[in-house]
Amino acid sequence: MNLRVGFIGGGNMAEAFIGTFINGQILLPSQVIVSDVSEERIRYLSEKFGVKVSLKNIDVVTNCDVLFLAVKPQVLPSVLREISPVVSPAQILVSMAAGFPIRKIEEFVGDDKKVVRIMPNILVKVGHGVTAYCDNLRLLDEERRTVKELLSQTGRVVDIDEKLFDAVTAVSGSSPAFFFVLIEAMCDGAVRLGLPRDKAKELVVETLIGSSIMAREENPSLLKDSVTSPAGTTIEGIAKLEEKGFRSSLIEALKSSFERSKEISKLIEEL
Ligand SMILES: NC(=O)C1=CN([C@@H]2O[C@H](COP(=O)(O)OP(=O)(O)OC[C@H]3O[C@@H](n4cnc5c(N)ncnc54)[C@H](O)[C@@H]3O)[C@@H](O)[C@H]2O)C=CC1
Ligand SMILES: O=C(O)[C@@H]1CCC=N1
Repeated sequence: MNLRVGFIGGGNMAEAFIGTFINGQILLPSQVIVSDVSEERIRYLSEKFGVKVSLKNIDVVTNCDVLFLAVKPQVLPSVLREISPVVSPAQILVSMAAGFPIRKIEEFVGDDKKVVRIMPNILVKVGHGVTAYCDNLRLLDEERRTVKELLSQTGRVVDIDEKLFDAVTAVSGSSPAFFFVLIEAMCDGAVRLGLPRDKAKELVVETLIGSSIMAREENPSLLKDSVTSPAGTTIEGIAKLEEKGFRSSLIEALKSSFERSKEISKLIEEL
């Protein structure tokens, strides 16, 4: 793609996006510039991907068409304050900060600027991410298409009303961590039953991948029924999951992540 792409913040998410863009040959290293306050991070990203790096956020802003804001929400206000004098109305700002509304970004940089809000997840690192998308309607159709095309190189892009972003943050932003905990716990369970850890991991992960592929097309309740033989082994496991509150734990976990996202939004609103 014929774009210059910048990242302010070179942490986990920036690395996930940059890796997919460079390794997938969507962008050349010379098309990407990253800034971070950590010298160690920018040295690492420069060595790993050959991208341009700087300790100065302004260098990124003045050298890109699409600017990803990839710092923590608590850091974003000071970054926006710093860059607002040099942000141009021609540039597209893409914020991935949890709980940080578009309107608040506009307060810092001006409502004439093109602002996109996304909620991706760490799975963009392997090209299987899912990214919720909304923008402030300042983008031309062609620009919107370009940003979505870029994002879709990292997985799916789903249009979501900004009102639902706190929910999305829980459902797909945070949830990879829940699945990683699930995998870890199932591996422990398998080791307890005598399986070597490497075999346990292979069996658990492949089962989860296959289950996800089936659930993409079919109703998960019916799929569960299809595994559950009368008086068989599966129903015993499911009964134990119910006894231990597995289902309600997951429902409550999503609610807690959602509430925290709302709490962050409230703190940001009060700035
Ligand atoms: N980690 C995840 O799975 C997801 C994170 N997000 C959002 O993405 C954003 C980034 O998250 P992570 O990459 O996980 O965080 P991170 O902590 O790994 O990366 C943030 C980077 O920003 C740098 N930084 C701090 N202050 C700075 C400043 N003033 N100027 C430039 N760089 C500065 C830090 O040194 C760090 O390398 C957050 O807003 C988070 O809400 C969204 C979806 C998923
Ligand atoms: O934990 C967090 O705040 C970020 C947002 C979604 C995933 N990680």
